[in-house]
Amino acid sequence: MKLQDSVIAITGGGQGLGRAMAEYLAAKGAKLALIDLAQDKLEEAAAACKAAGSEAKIYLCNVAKEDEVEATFAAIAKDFGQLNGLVNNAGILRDGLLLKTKDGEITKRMELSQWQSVIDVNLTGVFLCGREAATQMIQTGSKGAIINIASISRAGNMGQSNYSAAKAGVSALVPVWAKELARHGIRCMGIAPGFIETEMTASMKPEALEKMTAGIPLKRMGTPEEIASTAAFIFENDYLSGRMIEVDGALRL
Ligand SMILES: NC(=O)C1=CN([C@@H]2O[C@H](COP(=O)(O)OP(=O)(O)OC[C@H]3O[C@@H](n4cnc5c(N)ncnc54)[C@H](O)[C@@H]3O)[C@@H](O)[C@H]2O)C=CC1
Ligand SMILES: CC(C)c1ccc(C(=O)O)c(O)c1O
Repeated sequence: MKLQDSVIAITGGGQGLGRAMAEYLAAKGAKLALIDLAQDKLEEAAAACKAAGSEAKIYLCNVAKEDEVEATFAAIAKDFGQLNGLVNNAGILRDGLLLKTKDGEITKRMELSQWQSVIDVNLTGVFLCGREAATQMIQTGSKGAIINIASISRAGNMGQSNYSAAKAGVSALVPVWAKELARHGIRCMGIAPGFIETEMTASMKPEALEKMTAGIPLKRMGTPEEIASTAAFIFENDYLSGRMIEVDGALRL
Protein backbone atom coordinates (compact mmCIF):
# COMPACT_ATOMS: atom_id res chain seq x y z
CA MET A 1 0.00 0.00 0.00
CA LYS A 2 1.24 3.47 -0.80
CA LEU A 3 1.13 5.81 2.19
CA GLN A 4 0.83 8.90 -0.03
CA ASP A 5 -2.84 10.10 0.22
CA SER A 6 -3.91 7.07 2.30
CA VAL A 7 -6.02 7.76 5.42
CA ILE A 8 -4.74 6.32 8.72
CA ALA A 9 -6.48 6.54 12.11
CA ILE A 10 -4.29 6.45 15.22
CA THR A 11 -5.72 6.01 18.73
CA GLY A 12 -3.77 7.76 21.47
CA GLY A 13 -2.44 9.98 18.69
CA GLY A 14 -2.12 13.02 20.95
CA GLN A 15 1.23 12.16 22.52
CA GLY A 16 4.05 9.65 22.87
CA LEU A 17 4.34 6.81 20.36
CA GLY A 18 0.96 7.66 18.77
CA ARG A 19 2.07 11.18 17.95
CA ALA A 20 5.48 9.97 16.73
CA MET A 21 3.79 7.52 14.34
CA ALA A 22 1.41 10.26 13.17
CA GLU A 23 4.25 12.65 12.32
CA TYR A 24 6.27 9.90 10.60
CA LEU A 25 3.32 8.77 8.45
CA ALA A 26 2.40 12.40 7.68
CA ALA A 27 5.93 12.96 6.34
CA LYS A 28 5.25 10.03 3.97
CA GLY A 29 2.08 11.74 2.71
CA ALA A 30 -0.57 9.88 4.74
CA LYS A 31 -3.62 11.81 5.99
CA LEU A 32 -4.21 11.29 9.70
CA ALA A 33 -7.32 10.86 11.85
CA LEU A 34 -6.02 11.41 15.37
CA ILE A 35 -8.08 9.97 18.23
CA ASP A 36 -7.48 10.81 21.90
CA LEU A 37 -9.03 12.08 25.14
CA ALA A 38 -7.62 15.63 25.28
CA GLN A 39 -8.35 18.43 22.80
CA ASP A 40 -5.14 20.43 23.44
CA LYS A 41 -2.81 17.47 22.85
CA LEU A 42 -4.74 16.51 19.72
CA GLU A 43 -4.46 20.05 18.35
CA GLU A 44 -0.70 20.09 18.95
CA ALA A 45 -0.27 16.70 17.28
CA ALA A 46 -2.38 17.76 14.28
CA ALA A 47 -0.28 20.93 13.91
CA ALA A 48 2.88 18.77 13.95
CA CYS A 49 1.42 16.52 11.21
CA LYS A 50 0.62 19.57 9.10
CA ALA A 51 4.18 20.86 9.63
CA ALA A 52 5.41 17.43 8.48
CA GLY A 53 3.57 18.01 5.22
CA SER A 54 0.13 16.42 5.45
CA GLU A 55 -3.47 16.78 6.61
CA ALA A 56 -4.78 15.77 10.04
CA LYS A 57 -8.21 15.84 11.65
CA ILE A 58 -8.85 15.31 15.34
CA TYR A 59 -11.47 13.21 17.15
CA LEU A 60 -12.15 13.35 20.89
CA CYS A 61 -13.07 9.81 21.91
CA ASN A 62 -12.69 7.35 24.76
CA VAL A 63 -11.77 4.10 23.00
CA ALA A 64 -13.40 2.08 25.79
CA LYS A 65 -16.88 3.53 25.05
CA GLU A 66 -18.77 1.73 22.28
CA ASP A 67 -21.03 4.66 21.31
CA GLU A 68 -18.08 7.08 21.10
CA VAL A 69 -16.02 4.68 18.99
CA GLU A 70 -18.93 4.02 16.60
CA ALA A 71 -19.55 7.76 16.15
CA THR A 72 -15.84 8.51 15.70
CA PHE A 73 -15.21 6.00 12.92
CA ALA A 74 -18.45 6.99 11.16
CA ALA A 75 -17.24 10.62 11.30
CA ILE A 76 -13.78 9.66 9.97
CA ALA A 77 -15.35 7.84 6.99
CA LYS A 78 -17.62 10.84 6.31
CA ASP A 79 -14.80 13.39 6.63
CA PHE A 80 -12.26 11.57 4.44
CA GLY A 81 -14.47 9.30 2.28
CA GLN A 82 -12.02 6.42 2.83
CA LEU A 83 -10.04 4.69 5.61
CA ASN A 84 -6.93 2.66 4.79
CA GLY A 85 -5.54 1.88 8.20
CA LEU A 86 -5.77 1.96 11.97
CA VAL A 87 -3.04 1.92 14.58
CA ASN A 88 -4.58 0.62 17.81
CA ASN A 89 -2.10 2.44 20.07
CA ALA A 90 -4.00 4.02 23.01
CA GLY A 91 -3.02 2.34 26.25
CA ILE A 92 -2.70 2.86 29.99
CA LEU A 93 -0.69 1.31 32.83
CA ARG A 94 -2.09 0.59 36.32
CA ASP A 95 0.61 -1.74 37.68
CA GLY A 96 0.37 -3.72 40.90
CA LEU A 97 1.16 -7.13 42.32
CA LEU A 98 -1.63 -9.70 42.43
CA LEU A 99 -1.07 -9.95 46.18
CA LYS A 100 1.60 -9.55 48.88
CA THR A 101 2.17 -11.67 51.93
CA LYS A 102 3.94 -10.67 55.14
CA ASP A 103 4.18 -12.82 58.25
CA GLY A 104 1.66 -15.18 56.70
CA GLU A 105 -0.85 -12.37 56.18
CA ILE A 106 -2.11 -11.17 52.80
CA THR A 107 -1.47 -7.40 52.80
CA LYS A 108 -2.05 -6.17 49.24
CA ARG A 109 -3.72 -7.26 46.02
CA MET A 110 -4.64 -5.88 42.66
CA GLU A 111 -8.05 -4.19 42.90
CA LEU A 112 -10.76 -5.25 40.45
CA SER A 113 -11.06 -1.60 39.32
CA GLN A 114 -7.32 -1.60 38.52
CA TRP A 115 -7.71 -4.79 36.46
CA GLN A 116 -10.88 -3.58 34.73
CA SER A 117 -9.63 -0.11 33.74
CA VAL A 118 -6.66 -1.61 31.86
CA ILE A 119 -8.77 -4.32 30.23
CA ASP A 120 -11.36 -1.69 29.19
CA VAL A 121 -8.85 0.59 27.43
CA ASN A 122 -6.08 -1.78 26.31
CA LEU A 123 -8.21 -4.76 25.23
CA THR A 124 -11.86 -3.73 24.79
CA GLY A 125 -10.73 -0.43 23.22
CA VAL A 126 -8.66 -2.33 20.64
CA PHE A 127 -11.59 -4.66 19.89
CA LEU A 128 -14.05 -1.76 19.46
CA CYS A 129 -11.74 0.36 17.29
CA GLY A 130 -10.71 -2.64 15.18
CA ARG A 131 -14.33 -3.62 14.61
CA GLU A 132 -15.46 -0.09 13.69
CA ALA A 133 -12.40 0.64 11.53
CA ALA A 134 -12.91 -2.61 9.60
CA THR A 135 -16.61 -1.76 9.14
CA GLN A 136 -15.81 1.64 7.65
CA MET A 137 -12.94 0.26 5.53
CA ILE A 138 -15.31 -2.30 3.97
CA GLN A 139 -18.18 0.21 3.58
CA THR A 140 -15.95 2.74 1.81
CA GLY A 141 -14.27 0.05 -0.31
CA SER A 142 -10.84 0.88 1.17
CA LYS A 143 -8.04 -1.67 1.37
CA GLY A 144 -5.33 -1.39 4.02
CA ALA A 145 -4.12 -2.64 7.38
CA ILE A 146 -4.82 -2.64 11.10
CA ILE A 147 -1.87 -2.59 13.53
CA ASN A 148 -2.30 -3.52 17.19
CA ILE A 149 0.36 -2.12 19.53
CA ALA A 150 1.19 -4.75 22.17
CA SER A 151 4.30 -4.89 24.40
CA ILE A 152 6.98 -7.37 25.41
CA SER A 153 4.89 -7.60 28.59
CA ARG A 154 2.51 -9.84 26.62
CA ALA A 155 4.84 -12.68 27.65
CA GLY A 156 3.94 -12.04 31.31
CA ASN A 157 5.60 -9.33 33.41
CA MET A 158 5.59 -9.23 37.23
CA GLY A 159 3.28 -6.55 38.59
CA GLN A 160 1.31 -6.38 35.34
CA SER A 161 -1.49 -9.01 35.56
CA ASN A 162 -3.89 -6.54 33.91
CA TYR A 163 -1.48 -5.10 31.32
CA SER A 164 0.12 -8.45 30.34
CA ALA A 165 -3.33 -10.06 29.90
CA ALA A 166 -4.53 -7.18 27.72
CA LYS A 167 -1.38 -7.15 25.58
CA ALA A 168 -1.53 -10.95 25.13
CA GLY A 169 -5.17 -10.46 24.11
CA VAL A 170 -4.47 -7.83 21.46
CA SER A 171 -1.67 -10.03 20.10
CA ALA A 172 -4.14 -12.93 19.80
CA LEU A 173 -6.54 -10.71 17.83
CA VAL A 174 -3.88 -10.19 15.13
CA PRO A 175 -4.11 -13.64 13.45
CA VAL A 176 -7.89 -13.74 14.05
CA TRP A 177 -8.47 -10.48 12.17
CA ALA A 178 -5.85 -11.32 9.54
CA LYS A 179 -7.84 -14.48 8.69
CA GLU A 180 -11.32 -12.91 8.94
CA LEU A 181 -10.57 -9.69 7.06
CA ALA A 182 -8.25 -10.92 4.29
CA ARG A 183 -11.21 -11.41 1.93
CA HIS A 184 -11.89 -7.65 2.22
CA GLY A 185 -8.32 -6.65 1.40
CA ILE A 186 -7.55 -5.81 5.03
CA ARG A 187 -4.34 -7.07 6.67
CA CYS A 188 -3.66 -7.14 10.41
CA MET A 189 -0.28 -6.98 12.15
CA GLY A 190 1.03 -6.33 15.66
CA ILE A 191 4.06 -4.53 17.06
CA ALA A 192 5.41 -5.54 20.48
CA PRO A 193 7.77 -2.79 21.66
CA GLY A 194 10.29 -3.18 24.45
CA PHE A 195 11.38 -0.15 26.49
CA ILE A 196 11.05 2.98 24.35
CA GLU A 197 12.34 6.49 25.12
CA THR A 198 9.36 8.62 26.16
CA GLU A 199 8.66 11.61 28.44
CA MET A 200 8.13 9.06 31.23
CA THR A 201 11.60 7.50 30.82
CA ALA A 202 13.15 10.97 30.32
CA SER A 203 11.98 11.85 33.84
CA MET A 204 13.53 8.73 35.42
CA LYS A 205 16.63 9.00 37.61
CA PRO A 206 19.87 8.28 35.64
CA GLU A 207 20.74 5.36 37.99
CA ALA A 208 17.34 3.74 37.39
CA LEU A 209 17.68 4.26 33.64
CA GLU A 210 21.16 2.73 33.65
CA LYS A 211 19.93 -0.31 35.56
CA MET A 212 17.08 -0.77 33.10
CA THR A 213 19.18 -0.43 29.93
CA ALA A 214 21.89 -2.73 31.35
CA GLY A 215 19.43 -5.63 30.99
CA ILE A 216 18.75 -4.93 27.31
CA PRO A 217 21.11 -6.86 24.99
CA LEU A 218 21.45 -3.81 22.68
CA LYS A 219 22.18 -1.68 25.81
CA ARG A 220 19.77 1.12 24.95
CA MET A 221 16.07 1.86 24.78
CA GLY A 222 14.30 2.01 21.44
CA THR A 223 13.23 5.33 19.96
CA PRO A 224 9.68 6.37 18.99
CA GLU A 225 10.97 6.72 15.40
CA GLU A 226 11.96 3.02 15.41
CA ILE A 227 8.36 2.11 16.29
CA ALA A 228 7.01 4.56 13.69
CA SER A 229 9.23 3.19 10.90
CA THR A 230 8.02 -0.34 11.78
CA ALA A 231 4.40 0.82 11.38
CA ALA A 232 5.23 2.42 8.01
CA PHE A 233 6.98 -0.81 6.88
CA ILE A 234 3.84 -2.79 7.77
CA PHE A 235 1.54 -0.44 5.86
CA GLU A 236 3.82 -0.46 2.82
CA ASN A 237 4.39 -4.25 2.58
CA ASP A 238 1.21 -5.90 1.24
CA TYR A 239 2.31 -9.48 2.04
CA LEU A 240 2.63 -8.91 5.79
CA SER A 241 -0.36 -10.14 7.78
CA GLY A 242 -1.24 -12.15 10.89
CA ARG A 243 2.14 -11.73 12.64
CA MET A 244 3.78 -9.81 15.46
CA ILE A 245 6.97 -7.78 14.98
CA GLU A 246 9.02 -7.47 18.20
CA VAL A 247 10.98 -4.21 18.45
CA ASP A 248 12.79 -4.75 21.73
CA GLY A 249 16.58 -4.74 21.32
CA ALA A 250 16.50 -8.53 21.94
CA LEU A 251 15.13 -8.11 25.50
CA ARG A 252 13.01 -10.98 26.81
CA LEU A 253 11.13 -10.60 30.11
N1 LIG B 1 6.47 3.66 25.94
C1 LIG B 1 6.90 2.40 25.97
O1 LIG B 1 8.06 2.12 26.35
C2 LIG B 1 6.00 1.30 25.52
C3 LIG B 1 4.70 1.52 25.11
N2 LIG B 1 3.91 0.48 24.69
C4 LIG B 1 2.55 0.71 24.23
O2 LIG B 1 2.55 1.75 23.26
C5 LIG B 1 1.34 2.48 23.33
C6 LIG B 1 1.63 3.97 23.49
O3 LIG B 1 2.42 4.14 24.66
P1 LIG B 1 3.00 5.58 25.08
O4 LIG B 1 3.09 6.46 23.90
O5 LIG B 1 4.21 5.33 25.88
O6 LIG B 1 1.85 6.07 26.06
P2 LIG B 1 1.38 7.54 26.46
O7 LIG B 1 0.76 7.43 27.81
O8 LIG B 1 2.49 8.52 26.26
O9 LIG B 1 0.26 7.87 25.38
C7 LIG B 1 -0.94 7.14 25.33
C8 LIG B 1 -2.02 8.01 24.70
O10 LIG B 1 -3.24 7.25 24.74
C9 LIG B 1 -4.28 8.11 25.16
N3 LIG B 1 -5.34 7.35 25.81
C10 LIG B 1 -5.29 6.70 27.00
N4 LIG B 1 -6.49 6.17 27.29
C11 LIG B 1 -7.32 6.48 26.26
C12 LIG B 1 -8.68 6.22 25.99
N5 LIG B 1 -9.45 5.55 26.86
N6 LIG B 1 -9.21 6.68 24.83
C13 LIG B 1 -8.45 7.38 23.95
N7 LIG B 1 -7.15 7.67 24.17
C14 LIG B 1 -6.59 7.23 25.31
C15 LIG B 1 -3.61 9.08 26.15
O11 LIG B 1 -4.38 10.25 26.33
C16 LIG B 1 -2.27 9.31 25.47
O12 LIG B 1 -2.31 10.41 24.59
C17 LIG B 1 0.53 1.87 24.48
O13 LIG B 1 -0.39 0.93 23.98
C18 LIG B 1 1.59 1.17 25.31
O14 LIG B 1 1.04 0.10 26.04
C19 LIG B 1 4.38 -0.78 24.64
C20 LIG B 1 5.65 -1.07 25.06
C21 LIG B 1 6.56 -0.06 25.51
C1 LIG C 1 7.44 -3.23 30.32
C2 LIG C 1 7.23 -2.65 28.96
C3 LIG C 1 8.48 -2.67 28.08
C4 LIG C 1 6.69 -1.24 29.02
C5 LIG C 1 7.41 -0.21 29.61
C6 LIG C 1 6.89 1.06 29.64
C7 LIG C 1 5.66 1.34 29.09
C8 LIG C 1 5.09 2.72 29.10
O1 LIG C 1 5.77 3.63 29.62
O2 LIG C 1 3.96 2.91 28.62
C9 LIG C 1 4.93 0.29 28.51
O3 LIG C 1 3.71 0.54 27.97
C10 LIG C 1 5.47 -1.00 28.47
O4 LIG C 1 4.79 -1.98 27.85
